[in-house]
Amino acid sequence: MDSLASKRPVNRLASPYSFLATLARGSPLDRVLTSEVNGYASIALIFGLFSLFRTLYRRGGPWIFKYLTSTIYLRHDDEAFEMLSAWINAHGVDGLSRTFLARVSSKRRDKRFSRHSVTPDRNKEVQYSPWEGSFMFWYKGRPISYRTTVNEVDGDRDVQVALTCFGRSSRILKTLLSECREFYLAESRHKTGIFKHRQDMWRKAGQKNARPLTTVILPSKEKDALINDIETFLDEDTKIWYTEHAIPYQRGYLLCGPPGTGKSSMSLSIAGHFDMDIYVINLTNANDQTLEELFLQLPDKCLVLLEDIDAAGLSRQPQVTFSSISSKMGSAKGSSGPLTGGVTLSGLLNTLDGVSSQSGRIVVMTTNYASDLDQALIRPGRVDFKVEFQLADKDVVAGLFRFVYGQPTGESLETKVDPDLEEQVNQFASLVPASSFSQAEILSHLLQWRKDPAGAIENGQTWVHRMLQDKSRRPLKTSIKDDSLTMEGDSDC
Ligand SMILES: Nc1ncnc2c1ncn2[C@@H]1O[C@H](COP(=O)(O)OP(=O)(O)OP(=O)(O)O)[C@@H](O)[C@H]1O
Repeated sequence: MDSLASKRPVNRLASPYSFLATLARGSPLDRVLTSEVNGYASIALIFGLFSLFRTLYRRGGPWIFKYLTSTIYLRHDDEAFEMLSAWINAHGVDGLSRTFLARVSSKRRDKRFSRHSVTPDRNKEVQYSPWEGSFMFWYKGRPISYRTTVNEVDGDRDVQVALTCFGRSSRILKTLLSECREFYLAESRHKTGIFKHRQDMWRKAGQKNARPLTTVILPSKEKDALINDIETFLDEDTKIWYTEHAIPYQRGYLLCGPPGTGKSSMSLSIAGHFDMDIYVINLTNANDQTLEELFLQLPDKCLVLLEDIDAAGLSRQPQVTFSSISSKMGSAKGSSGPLTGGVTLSGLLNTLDGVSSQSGRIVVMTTNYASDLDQALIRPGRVDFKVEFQLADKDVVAGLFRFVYGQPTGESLETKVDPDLEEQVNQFASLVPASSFSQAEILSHLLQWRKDPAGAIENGQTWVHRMLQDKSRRPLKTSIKDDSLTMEGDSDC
């Protein structure tokens, strides 16, 4: 065809179609453009063919998609999407996308998207992920289409990703998703996923490195008893026993004590130690229906955390809330209205006792004021094990000092016993009056002298004096239920 074109005396760039012909040299289009047919007729022919294909595609496209392809949809706020994104980014397939969502690095995506970093350090790193639009990639020799769709329903954005392959079987897509899951789980090993909820949907809010139990300093008697209890509960034999005896396989724990004594830290540590994710329920942002729905969606082995349960304002009567009004008016369950204070005590008790709660889950409630809790909530069966977190005694002060200045041994963070350090440990422990300070307060002082244990001791006396003065000036806090006056920091477990 090149030879044919070369025989023509016309200057290709001079005619109306010559520019196209130059671009298309050697292609079938070139054959049409360079034929002896009138040039304008050739262009008309091309547009005609183009319109024909377009019409066929418009008419037949949906049919082709419906009958000759398979699609799997993933919700953007579901963990399956996280799995897919992790895989896509790790395999560099996102390079094929031409539309990206840019965002400043959040802690939860620490290692991901790092190839796209535009800032030299890792502070406020800008990260990109495939966004509205579509791209194709190859997986095991098959083309897969990745399509993002955004629907606005009543002001809420519903973002979905569709994975499509040719053929009526979706097996290749399922294989891909199963590979994404394995990749994601391997990446999350030794990490504790933290899930929070929006309305009745769980979303992964982040993940933290598993916190070793040795980093939570507690009297060993209480700590060992708690860990042994959970270990026994999670044992396979226990599970079989519960099943055989038709007893709901769940266990409730109440961690009570003054602020900053390690209740949340212990919950995180337990989850890390037993390889569970944490599902945090905010009772002030749910109602009875959403709470039940959230429990139904929990995985088999997990730690459900109900923090500051005394402050959740649980009432025995259903409260009139925006959500309850809107549900009476016929709006869908989990409506988009605020759900403030919608959980009733009976709603919580029903959910904790519900048929759904049979699957090896640990429910941890934390409170500063256990005596404010309704007895029905903490009766055995709902709370099976109670741990009282106390302000630091001499042993705990010593443990905190060792924790900050000791040499961690390997990954366990277990500290080596060093005779010189032990002398300083005793000096510091003798400065701090027992049961006066929370672990958080003591750590805050030690961290100020993180590289200088002698400085922490030297300035310890002044620090203790100042803290005691501060505490004596603080107002007394009234316990809600029993009218007893309790100092902020006191425990009434
Ligand atoms: N027993 C402890 N061992 C080690 N660190 C602790 C301990 N208690 C508290 N901390 C440190 O103090 C900070 C606050 O602790 P944490 O949130 O676990 O306390 P809390 O008892 O849950 O407090 P609150 O009742 O206010 O929720 C954290 O940074 C934690 O690392």
